[in-house]
Amino acid sequence: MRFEVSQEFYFDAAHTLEREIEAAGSRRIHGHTYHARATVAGPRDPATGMVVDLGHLRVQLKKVREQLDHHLLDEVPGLGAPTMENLCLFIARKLREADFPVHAVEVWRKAGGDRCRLEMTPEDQLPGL
Ligand SMILES: Nc1nc2c(c(=O)[nH]1)N=C([C@H](O)[C@H](O)COP(=O)(O)OP(=O)(O)OP(=O)(O)O)CN2
Ligand SMILES: [Zn+2]
Repeated sequence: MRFEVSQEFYFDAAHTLEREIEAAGSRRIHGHTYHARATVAGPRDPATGMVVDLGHLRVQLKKVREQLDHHLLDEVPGLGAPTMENLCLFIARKLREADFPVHAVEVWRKAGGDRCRLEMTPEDQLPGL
């Protein structure tokens, strides 16, 4: 049996982005409110009744949030081009490094209806920069 438990957070951040379309506006520094959801998956520990205590996940996600909230994403070490795809990877890597059995990370922006979801297995390498 495999359970999935997840937690959400949000952050406000600025960025620039090199694109072929809508290039001028994306090249100017602008901001977004990003929402993120991290999902961990695995069996339930019969002793605790939990896959992972959400309290531990909350502590780790707070650390990740501190690296993103009110930052210029272009300058965040290890993020690369500040896309939602790279934000998913960044968050997933931080959870892996802290030994969480991360299964999926989603990042979305409500204003424009944009969303990205990264799903991974424990065997998947998470590419760095
Ligand atoms: N595959 C991806 N495509 C795009 C991404 C991305 O992360 N992954 N990101 C962007 C930019 O962030 C761009 O700034 C978004 O622009 P746009 O869709 O024009 O939305 P707004 O600037 O109007 O932003 P609001 O969310 O409405 O405030 C583009 N493509
Ligand atoms: Zn943008």
